Amino acid sequence: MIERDILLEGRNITKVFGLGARKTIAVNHIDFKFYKGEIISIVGESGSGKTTLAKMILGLLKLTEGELFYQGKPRDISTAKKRKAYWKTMQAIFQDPFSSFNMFNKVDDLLLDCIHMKGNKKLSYDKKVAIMTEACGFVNLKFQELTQKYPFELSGGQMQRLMIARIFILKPQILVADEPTSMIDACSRATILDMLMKLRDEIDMTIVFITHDIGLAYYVSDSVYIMEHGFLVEKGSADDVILHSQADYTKRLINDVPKIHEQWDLSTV
Ligand SMILES: Nc1ncnc2c1ncn2[C@@H]1O[C@H](COP(=O)(O)OP(=O)(O)OP(=O)(O)O)[C@@H](O)[C@H]1O
Repeated sequence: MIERDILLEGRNITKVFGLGARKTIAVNHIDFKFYKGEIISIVGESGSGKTTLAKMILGLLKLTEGELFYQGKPRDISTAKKRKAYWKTMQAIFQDPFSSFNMFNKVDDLLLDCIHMKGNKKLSYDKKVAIMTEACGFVNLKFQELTQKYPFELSGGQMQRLMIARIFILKPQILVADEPTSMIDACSRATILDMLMKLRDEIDMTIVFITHDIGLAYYVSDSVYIMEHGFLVEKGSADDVILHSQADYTKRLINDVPKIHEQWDLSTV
């Protein structure tokens, strides 16, 4: 087996909201190791603590307890400068692609922003167009058809693709994707997931994929973490967790996946 570097490690990660009777332990003493270039799914039902964990990873929420290590060192986001440096290495995509964009910026500006964030502001406009065209091509969009359009003139699926084109330009170390395909049909969903996997192969990015869909997690992940009421109830390789589950909760999530073929199995009739 190839030895991989640990990119992000969490020890005893805990988040408590509220006090007294209103206290919620959203994430309860969780340990994890995310490796470079790995796709990790965090799976659980609504309210299990997935988004809270993602927000702590992104540095958007303070930890109540525990410590995060980034590239082998304690993660330090104690000053605005350090936070900015950390955020430069990561990107997030959320459920609703329309909420992630400024609707008054044209598609060109959304992509140009990424080129500038990468420190390429001084490139000629032709070179910038070449980068934007390549990024759109990666997600099967035609830059020439999108140029000068506003986000609200695009379909939901085109917006999801545009988000991935932006990540193609930004090339972050970590991508946190919180149910990124919830708004699209099954066919486009498979395409988007395939693009994310291709992007991982291309730039060796670590992807943390947040989902309630264990079938999807099996399709995309190297490792799977199962959360229930803030606890981590099972973790391991996708095959181990899903094909040889130990926790009752994981077994229940798997049993809840609709099995279309069962409806048509007439052999037992
Ligand atoms: N800002 C907050 N203040 C108080 N409680 C919160 C806050 N954010 C989340 N919670 C609580 O923490 C628990 C975990 O919420 P979280 O959003 O992390 O779950 P989730 O697994 O992402 O759910 P979903 O799949 O519905 O997005 C829930 O009980 C939720 O009500």
